[in-house]
Amino acid sequence: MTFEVVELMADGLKIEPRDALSRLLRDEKSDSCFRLNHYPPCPELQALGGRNLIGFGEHTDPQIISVLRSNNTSGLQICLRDKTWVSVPPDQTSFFINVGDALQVMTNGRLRSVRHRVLAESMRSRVSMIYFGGPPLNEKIAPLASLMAKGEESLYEEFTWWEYKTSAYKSRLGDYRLGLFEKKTGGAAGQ
Ligand SMILES: O=C(O)CCC(=O)C(=O)O
Ligand SMILES: [Fe+2]
Repeated sequence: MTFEVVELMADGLKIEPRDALSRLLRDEKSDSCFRLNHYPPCPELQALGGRNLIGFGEHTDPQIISVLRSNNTSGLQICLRDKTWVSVPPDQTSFFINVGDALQVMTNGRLRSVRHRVLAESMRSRVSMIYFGGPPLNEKIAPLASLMAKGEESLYEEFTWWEYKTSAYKSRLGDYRLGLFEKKTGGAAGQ
């Protein structure tokens, strides 16, 4: 299913060949992983009088794509450009698809890896499972030639997935990790 999603994205962006992204996830060396998160109910929240309690701190996912499925408990929020947080309605029958940092670079900023976080809930426990689709470690992460306009330059220095991953693990969860790889000239990719 994830492969089809990235192929449809490739179609939308007129990326050729259309498996330019999916082949990285299908590769037997693809650095993909699966995570199960459990957020127990937090009855102490009521005593905080409407204040937020963070279950999973704000961050962007580093890989190409994340596919999330949760139970029917809310908590997930995404950050809009104006820095306001918006709740993603929980739906145990849907998948929530997230663009990762690597896809932001491969699309030269056309798709953005959105910041997200999870707030604790007072009464119900939240369970989420996420497939993170990552490329092979030695793969060079750079804008795909087929979607670049004539004369368009990459907003990012070239790096391998291994280099990005190593750098991301050294940083803090909430850091803007792509910043280290943005070209300092030629306009800012920004957050
Ligand atoms: O548990 C969730 O809903 C989101 C977790 C998350 O963002 C992550 O594991 O990267
Ligand atoms: Fe995440």
